[in-house]
Amino acid sequence: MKAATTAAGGRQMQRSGHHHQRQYSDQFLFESHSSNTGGGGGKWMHSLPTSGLNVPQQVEYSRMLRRAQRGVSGEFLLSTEPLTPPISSRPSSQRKASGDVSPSELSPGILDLHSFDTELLSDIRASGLYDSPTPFGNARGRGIDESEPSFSGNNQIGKASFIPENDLSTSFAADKDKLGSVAKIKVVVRKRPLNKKEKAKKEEDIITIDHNRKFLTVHETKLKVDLTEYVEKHEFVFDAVLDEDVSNDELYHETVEPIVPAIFQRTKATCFAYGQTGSGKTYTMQPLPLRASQDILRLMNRAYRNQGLQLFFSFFEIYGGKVYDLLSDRRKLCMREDGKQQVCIVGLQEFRVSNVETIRELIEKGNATRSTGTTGANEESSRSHAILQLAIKKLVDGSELKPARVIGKLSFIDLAGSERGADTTDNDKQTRIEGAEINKSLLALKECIRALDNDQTHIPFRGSKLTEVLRDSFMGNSRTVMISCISPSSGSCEHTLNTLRYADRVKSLSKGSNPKKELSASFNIRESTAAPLSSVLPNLSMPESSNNEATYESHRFGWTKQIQKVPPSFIVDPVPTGREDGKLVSFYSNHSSKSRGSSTPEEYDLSDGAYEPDNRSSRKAESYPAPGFENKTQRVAAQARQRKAIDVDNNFLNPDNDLNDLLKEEEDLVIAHRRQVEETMDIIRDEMKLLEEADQPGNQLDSYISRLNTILSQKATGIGHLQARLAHFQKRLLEYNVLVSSFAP
Ligand SMILES: Nc1ncnc2c1ncn2[C@@H]1O[C@H](COP(=O)(O)OP(=O)(O)OP(=O)(O)O)[C@@H](O)[C@H]1O
Repeated sequence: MKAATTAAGGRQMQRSGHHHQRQYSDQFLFESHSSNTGGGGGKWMHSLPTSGLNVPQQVEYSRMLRRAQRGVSGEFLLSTEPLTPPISSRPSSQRKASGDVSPSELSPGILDLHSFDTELLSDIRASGLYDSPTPFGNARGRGIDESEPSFSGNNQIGKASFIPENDLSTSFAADKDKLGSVAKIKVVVRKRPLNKKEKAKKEEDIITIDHNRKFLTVHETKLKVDLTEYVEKHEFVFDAVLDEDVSNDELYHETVEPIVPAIFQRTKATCFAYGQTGSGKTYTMQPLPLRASQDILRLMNRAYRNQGLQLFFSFFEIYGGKVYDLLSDRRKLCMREDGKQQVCIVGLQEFRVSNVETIRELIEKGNATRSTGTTGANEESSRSHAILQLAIKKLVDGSELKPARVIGKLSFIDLAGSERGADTTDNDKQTRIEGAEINKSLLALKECIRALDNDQTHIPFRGSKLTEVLRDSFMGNSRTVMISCISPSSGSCEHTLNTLRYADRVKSLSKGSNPKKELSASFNIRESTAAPLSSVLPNLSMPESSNNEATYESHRFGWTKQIQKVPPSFIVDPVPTGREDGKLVSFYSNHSSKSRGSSTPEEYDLSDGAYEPDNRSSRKAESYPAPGFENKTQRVAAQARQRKAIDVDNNFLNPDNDLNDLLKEEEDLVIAHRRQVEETMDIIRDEMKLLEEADQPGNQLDSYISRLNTILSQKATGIGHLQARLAHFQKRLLEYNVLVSSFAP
């Protein structure tokens, strides 16, 4: 047995079979607040009552019961899952005093990830939910006020003090309006401090963050062909960028706190952490559910008091493509999709909770059960995707006899760390298999994001269990917060760039939901630049008539690529202040005075300093002066020429990057292609099953067949897009080969 304790959490790890199980000291949940600057520090937890489990209402799925309740038709559940355990086998705390168990306690232990359209929300109303600057009043930083009537099983359900109809609708509309101002997808980046190992290896901190917490720069050290070092700057803009000194409390205020009220408004909210192994995902995610629970309970007990709401807690992990219940001794669960493409986790235990202490205990229990292992970058690496869900439900007609309906849900997903193949050479076979599985699911997630980004009709959510679960995070009335965790060390540069590009991609999904955000999202500079941000910023305010397509064009493989409209007219040294003394050599400054007059790729002098961004800039400045266009046609034509040259420039002038990009894209395309075909087969198989089921007298086979046809034609379109991109890719590869041959002696 191997055990290790980390500095941050006092977490202990034990090897058990092929996976470890985490154990957490009580401290870990407090510890994250020890650096709290937001008032109350770590006290808020200590003020909680120390009662034990508060009658957790364990509910399990019963297919029989569900079928009886909902009728068989339309169901597409293939489960042979265990039925609800006999009452006698359950702890006494779960039984009613009388010994009777109401049917509602046997509510389907099924996580219906899409059951949001079932509840009329006109009676869910919070007075002044958004009225105060903080929806949680002055209670932040304290425990739940126990003087408030707590929510329990037989409270005032059905006797809710409803507000008069007209008042209610106005208020609901206002709340909805305010909810609309919360970004649909928020992307926050968090940088962790250098750890001991990195310091010992004398690795440098290569991330700088702008004081306004929006801009982030990665300073990548690269080698020229003559082996001289230079620094390439990669600048990014996100909704928020949190530096290493930002506490978990501040992180909570920035990320989850704004979306908590949304889950009372029929919204699915998801917060997930993404990043390379050891970048701080678990550290970041662990404190959040508890803080959120506190706020949810407070809202339930105050703003939504007497509305008959209940809070349910579940916690499961996806390990090796399989789903395990972390609150039920890692019992294996099945995920099923019903006829309405609603994803359900069959047999998942849900606990009804009414105080933070219970939730804390459940979180600890789940975390201790989670699979962990050791990777090159993290001794105690999460080898699974952990999903913790807080669901708000409401009893139907105030009756305990009917299963409660989901009003809203908040999911926390701690994704397993991404690893490059090159990082896994030290790992044992099991760890490598885990790594491959993790990477596969993260790739599937990327494919979904790519598909959403391209507005494809079919989103390949079925690519992995993870994407099936995340499906509702991206669809319909949802709010998503992605926290990208990055390591600051020079040794992790490639990983960090990958994470940031991934985050940028997710960010672009929020386009349309908020025009302001769109602007900032489009503005990310993914490639190195010799121009300071300020020299590019004014371009963003150019009027629409200046032809947006000329500014942003679709990258050759679907990425939106920013093109600078007006070439920077001056050269800056991209090496950050204070770095000149170190081993980072200012490459650009050596060449800043050079300028070439060539305007076509053929004329580029590739013999000397061919990778110099400054030369590029000055060349562009000479070739395509921004002012002086006589009319719109000329301007557009010139911009198109400029775009073409810059694109060629970007693509050609850094062959190493280009080759890597091309190879990555090729790999992605091939995998995507194969997956498309597999998915088509899956869909056809599913549909055939449906057809078999439907092939009963009286059923309408025609509608099934027409649905099948629609899906097939959507698939054909998807594959058509892929082929077009593949052709484009091949053209690029040809161009690249031409460039490579020009280097040949
Ligand atoms: N912001 C931070 N401040 C201080 N320490 C941190 C921070 N983020 C992470 N750490 C520390 O870095 C180590 C790795 O963090 P963590 O386990 O959260 O990484 P991870 O991304 O979840 O890794 P994996 O994907 O392998 O599970 C831990 O010891 C953690 O305490």
